[in-house]
Amino acid sequence: MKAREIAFKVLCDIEDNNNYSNIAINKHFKNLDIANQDRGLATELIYGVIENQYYLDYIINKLSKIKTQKLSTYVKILLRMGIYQIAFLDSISEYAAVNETVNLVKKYDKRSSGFVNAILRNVIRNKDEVLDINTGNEIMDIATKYSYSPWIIKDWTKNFGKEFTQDLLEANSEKPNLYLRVNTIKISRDELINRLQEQGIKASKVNTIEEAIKVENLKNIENNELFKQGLFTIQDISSMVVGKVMNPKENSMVLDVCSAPGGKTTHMATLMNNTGKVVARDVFEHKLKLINDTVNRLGLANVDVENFDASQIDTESLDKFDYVLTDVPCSGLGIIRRKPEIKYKEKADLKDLPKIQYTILENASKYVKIGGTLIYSTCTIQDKENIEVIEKFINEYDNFELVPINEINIDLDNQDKGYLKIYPNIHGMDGFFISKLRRVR
Ligand SMILES: C[S@@+](CC[C@H](N)C(=O)[O-])C[C@H]1O[C@@H](n2cnc3c(N)ncnc32)[C@H](O)[C@@H]1O
Repeated sequence: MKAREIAFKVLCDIEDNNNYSNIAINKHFKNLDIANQDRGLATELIYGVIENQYYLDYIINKLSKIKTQKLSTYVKILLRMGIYQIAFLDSISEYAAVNETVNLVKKYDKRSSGFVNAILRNVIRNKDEVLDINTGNEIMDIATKYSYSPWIIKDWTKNFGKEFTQDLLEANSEKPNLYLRVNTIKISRDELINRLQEQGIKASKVNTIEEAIKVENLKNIENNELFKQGLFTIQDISSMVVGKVMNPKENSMVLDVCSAPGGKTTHMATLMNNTGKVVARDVFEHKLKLINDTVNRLGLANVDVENFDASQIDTESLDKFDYVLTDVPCSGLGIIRRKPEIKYKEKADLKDLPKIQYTILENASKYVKIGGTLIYSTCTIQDKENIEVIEKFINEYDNFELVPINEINIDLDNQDKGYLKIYPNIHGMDGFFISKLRRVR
């Protein structure tokens, strides 16, 4: 199978099954024996089409009598792929873009080949006019250009202002850096950098976090010997900041109520130097394997993995833990660079989140010992899911106080107040919110 056909299959899987792109790519690419060049083009097509889906559909709807909602998945995906190549990929000739796409239509939906051919040729004939955006509405123009659900553009413009939103949209269109977290139980950062460089991988230190390494050309990670030996995990800097802010002492009791796939759990267990105990819970049984796999690969002996719903109270855990982490389910609007499909979430899908987040935080707070630390974090930049949840909690529970964050210098405006607001356009990291509280009585 060639690059375009692989991309087509992955995109159909994402469209029909609502899968995340990274999960679908891993699934389809796992046992695929293809040249690196084909792998590269397939990946480019998959991410390119997902990142520009609203815009590509806008063009299809300009040219087609049958609107995208009514088109079959096959035809819709192939049209998106064809137009994407014409509009964005200079390295591919327009002729190849049309012919290769039409060949795939002939294979998968023969009777639509004339229709797809006509639309793609129309794009080429009237390129400037067809690719131009003019919806007659400023918000819709921006939503189409950057491919977002319009409510997000409206919401950000209202909350952050036009200029900030523009910067954020540009930052979200950039390719994110790849970071590793060194397993300091097994190896030092300097030594791991040397070992990576011996493999021809570009690796450099990150100043903000002493166990972080930026890598540039690390491919096929799961088969990498150093990965298999448990010398590192993949984690973004913002996510590592959570562990640093928590800063758990050796031999303490830690509870992570929403822990899968285990990035922060294993970071905290490592910071504790394999002592004490981290109880790692998640509501989804099937996700516990992900945590266990990483714990075992890293050689951690201080993690207990449990299946538990954090929206329920666990009477056995009351007042038991020195540190509790609530890394709650959220809209994910801070990690669009990594999961572009988040741009298409509907407002209605997210409306119950603050309530769920508050319940999880409220329950988790009951497990903290007097003097213990409670961290609330999300990978979103929406105030409703972040500071507003914390403000409500502080108003309700006077036995908790926000604690100045001294472990790191990232958001000097707010860290004295006990929280960090991290944005891709300001800090060059995933968008996160991290708040630190202490139980005072
Ligand atoms: C943001 S992710 C956690 C990421 C994780 N802390 C890490 O660093 O790898 C949120 C997690 O909460 C879990 N979750 C959602 N609802 C939950 C609930 N009611 N109780 C416990 N876990 C829940 C999800 O399965 C998901 O794995």
